[in-house]
Amino acid sequence: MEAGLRKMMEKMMNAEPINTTEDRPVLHVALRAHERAKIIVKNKNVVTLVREVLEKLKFFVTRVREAEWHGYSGKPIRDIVNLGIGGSDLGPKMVCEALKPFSRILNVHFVSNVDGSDIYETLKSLNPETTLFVVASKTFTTQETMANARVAKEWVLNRAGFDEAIANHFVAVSTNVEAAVKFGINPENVFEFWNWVGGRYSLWSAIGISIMLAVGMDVFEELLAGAKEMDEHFFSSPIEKNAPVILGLIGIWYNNFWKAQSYAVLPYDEHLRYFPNFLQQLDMESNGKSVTRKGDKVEYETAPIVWGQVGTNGQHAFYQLLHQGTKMVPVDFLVAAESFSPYKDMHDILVANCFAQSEALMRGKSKKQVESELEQMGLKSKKIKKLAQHKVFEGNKPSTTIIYPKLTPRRLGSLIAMYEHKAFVQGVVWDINSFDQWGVELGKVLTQSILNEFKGGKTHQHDASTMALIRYYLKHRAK
Ligand SMILES: O=P(O)(O)OC[C@H]1O[C@H](O)[C@H](O)[C@@H](O)[C@@H]1O
Repeated sequence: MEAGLRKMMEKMMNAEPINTTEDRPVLHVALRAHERAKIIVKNKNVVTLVREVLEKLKFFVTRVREAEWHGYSGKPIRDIVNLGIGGSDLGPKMVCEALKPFSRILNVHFVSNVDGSDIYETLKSLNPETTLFVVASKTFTTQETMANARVAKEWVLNRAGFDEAIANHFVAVSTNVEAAVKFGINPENVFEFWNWVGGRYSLWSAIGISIMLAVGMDVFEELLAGAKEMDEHFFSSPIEKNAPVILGLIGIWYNNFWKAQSYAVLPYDEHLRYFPNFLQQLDMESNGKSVTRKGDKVEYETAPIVWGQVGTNGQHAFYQLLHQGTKMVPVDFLVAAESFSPYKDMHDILVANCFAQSEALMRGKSKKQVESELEQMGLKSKKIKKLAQHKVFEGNKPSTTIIYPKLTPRRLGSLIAMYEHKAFVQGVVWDINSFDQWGVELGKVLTQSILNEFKGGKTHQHDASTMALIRYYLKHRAK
């Protein structure tokens, strides 16, 4: 293809630094590659490194799940709290929810926000003696995660009364082992991954530890196997039969040729309730760029705004706009032929709703149809004239329905990998670097300087509006 997709795929697999602004290869595929596969980075086969960490994780996860790992007072662990944000939260949280039918033994919680209410409300119902914290951070410098980790550490220490208790209650996942150890975590309990794994592509690495703890290693391996199947399909299928390529091109068609500003992901699958949130980071952080790989300003649209929520809930909230609003919103529907719930009749209702929506979007309802319906209802012609136009559905609104037999761990792995590769395909066609995220940096820097001012530090030059906000806050914050 003209955009050089095959060439970029080869570059990815050859571990070339396709994340050029950070000079890093992009190798999330290595995390689920066959154990005998070879992907060489700096003279090392990274697949071997991946397997070594997986073995270490297996040992740890099994000990916790089989109650051989004890809290400081000798009690087994009951609750896991994942402290992480962005890629260190969204993927694991989405998968844990999706694999709830396979989840046993431990309760897994996620705390991400630097709003103290998040951790406060989570800890309320937990017992420090039986709670294990996973500090998940690629960089181990992320403000939100570090703030939550400090609170959690104090919470455990306050109850335990001795520093060594930390070793029983904290593990870390990071590429920055040094920082994790400095935080006080036993080096044996730091699980490594590497800077060739992007945060939003990292659920397959040790960042997936909360998934492993929730469902066990066998189920996690199934998830990896599903992703590997999709990788094989993506790298070997012809373009016209290649699911991620087709999805990517459909997206480009609506985004660039029909000028759709957003794109909705609507899973008719309660287990995928966090899938839209996960895809927001995957697509918008990967492809929300406005310069080409070479650094020139792009002259076309890149990533759309991704949004959505589960059906049928969304039907009663925003579908009005999908059907009759002025914006064209292409949709992905996701639906399982078989549910995990025992309520078969309800599943029929759910699926009927899903199919009905795509049909309604496509076919719409003409004014003529509306008028004849109103006539049959016995309405007077004056009333029909008044009402008809409001009941018209334009139709011809695009959607893609992805239907699968049942959301097994393997299928979930394939589904996620399919969307990962879709983002890659779109990034290649748009000629942008899908693997950096410089756009999140400015806010982080400004936060630091404002925070210093809150602490009485030097005042910086801000715009008038920011100055007024700072003054208001300092006057009204809790003393
Ligand atoms: O895993 P961490 O290093 O803590 O990073 C967490 C997240 O924060 C950053 O600001 C990035 O925008 C994300 O890509 C990343 O996933």
